[in-house]
Amino acid sequence: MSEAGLRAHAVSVRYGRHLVLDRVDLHVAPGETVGLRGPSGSGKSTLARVLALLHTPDVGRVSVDGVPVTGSRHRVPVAVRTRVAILFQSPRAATDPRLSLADIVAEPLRATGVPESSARTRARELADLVGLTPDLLTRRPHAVSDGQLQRACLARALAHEPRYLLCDEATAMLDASTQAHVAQVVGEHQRRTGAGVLVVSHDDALLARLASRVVDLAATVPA
Ligand SMILES: Nc1ncnc2c1ncn2[C@@H]1O[C@H](COP(=O)(O)OP(=O)(O)OP(=O)(O)O)[C@@H](O)[C@H]1O
Repeated sequence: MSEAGLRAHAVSVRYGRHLVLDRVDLHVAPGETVGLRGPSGSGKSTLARVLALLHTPDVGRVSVDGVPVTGSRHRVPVAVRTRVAILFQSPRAATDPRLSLADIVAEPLRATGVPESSARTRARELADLVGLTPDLLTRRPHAVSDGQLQRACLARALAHEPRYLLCDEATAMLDASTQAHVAQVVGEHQRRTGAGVLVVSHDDALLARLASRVVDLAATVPA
């Protein structure tokens, strides 16, 4: 296989007896923005986590630029897993409250063995890219706003220049100006690197504005 793109192949996920995804296919090509919508509970976040290589599907698989993935998280080779990043709805649930914003941004760099001085320099560059001022970088999550913390999560997501960026309701909790800024930074990353983007949202107007096509996930009935 040599086909470019992030792809779910006939993915099924079950939580206990509840079949949440039933042989779902999804493809995000480099450079394109795909929307993902569906009723609450239809499995959008589950599919995003599967595509982000955070959750191993029960059936089916994910491939990244033609490379089939086995397992999830740290079982996936660094060169494959750093191609995909995800931005969640709640930055508080997605960050360690004990870390400073600088350390949150540098986390994926340190986790992949980037030397400390380079990680710090790169973290400052990423913070600047998302509009976080140096004084905010020494603070911990409790001392910043949701919007500022989401900017740190975006900087963290961009740390490895992902080929695919998954945004799971990533701006739903933000005020309009932070929402616009996050969308702008994601758009610039996409134009600069040719990354593919998946936008999970309930907001049809947002999807119409950002996505070149929208995939509907059907409601699943607990089985
Ligand atoms: N870790 C888990 N354990 C058990 N059930 C789960 C788990 N995660 C999600 N579910 C269930 O799986 C179903 C799909 O959840 P998911 O969050 O993927 O849907 P969603 O489409 O993103 O929903 P929403 O639009 O409300 O965010 C829901 O019924 C949810 O309760």
